[in-house]
Amino acid sequence: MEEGRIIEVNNLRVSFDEREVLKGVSFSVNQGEITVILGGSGSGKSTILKHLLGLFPVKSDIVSVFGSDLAEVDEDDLRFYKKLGVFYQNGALLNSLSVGENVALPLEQHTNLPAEIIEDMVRTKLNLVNLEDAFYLYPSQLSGGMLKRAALARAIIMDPPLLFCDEPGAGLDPVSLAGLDDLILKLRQQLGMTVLMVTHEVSSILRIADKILFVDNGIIAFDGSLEEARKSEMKALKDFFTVGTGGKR
Ligand SMILES: Nc1ncnc2c1ncn2[C@@H]1O[C@H](COP(=O)(O)OP(=O)(O)OP(=O)(O)O)[C@@H](O)[C@H]1O
Repeated sequence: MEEGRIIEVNNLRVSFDEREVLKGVSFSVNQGEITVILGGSGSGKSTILKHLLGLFPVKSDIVSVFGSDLAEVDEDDLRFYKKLGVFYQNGALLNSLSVGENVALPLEQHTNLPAEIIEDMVRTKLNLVNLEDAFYLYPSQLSGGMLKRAALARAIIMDPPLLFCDEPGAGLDPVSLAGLDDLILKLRQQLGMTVLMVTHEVSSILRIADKILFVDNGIIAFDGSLEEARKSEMKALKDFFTVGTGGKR
């Protein structure tokens, strides 16, 4: 594995009910970069993420994360999975727990840290996502944008060096969306996180993406920098940016 590469995917093929959804997907993700996976509905973006997270079995030599072949990683290998943060669009918090308790949950489940240390860590993360006053509030008392930020705090409570996001901004108004983008940029800058994100939000992509992977017809049809993606003449990709920006690329 080349230095600085956090993820390497080599010819990943996936079929569901004999329908081939991924027909040989290959790409890599570099340390400290924000990589966005783009593609039409049903093109297989979430399927790629799920295979990187070990939610489906993969054969040897196909997916490597932090230099480990995922086929060889035990599903209960906490030392490995602790390095992966996951932030889903429906990453709902538990309504019966306060925000502080929700964010503390992974620490309580996976560590033996004393309660005061856990509270300190939770407050630090709530601070980072600008929710320092929400510690005792319940999810039903938060706005959509605040809920997302609380879910983000929970996703990063174990300080994962790699964060997966599946449509994190879905359903947010443009101002809250921009706020979430700023936060993701801050996490990269302050914690050096590497981010792999699926999103349809062109405004977000223009603000935060370093690299674009465009999934089409079961393969990575485009792999390049944001600048290259914006200039690309590939019709499907061009349409994506043109429609998403109301005609201006
Ligand atoms: N567990 C599964 N069993 C059967 N089919 C599945 C399963 N997961 C995904 N699929 C199918 O695989 C294809 C890709 O799905 P996937 O969710 O990866 O697409 P996507 O690009 O993330 O779509 P969207 O943008 O709409 O969320 C779809 O046709 C979907 O129906």
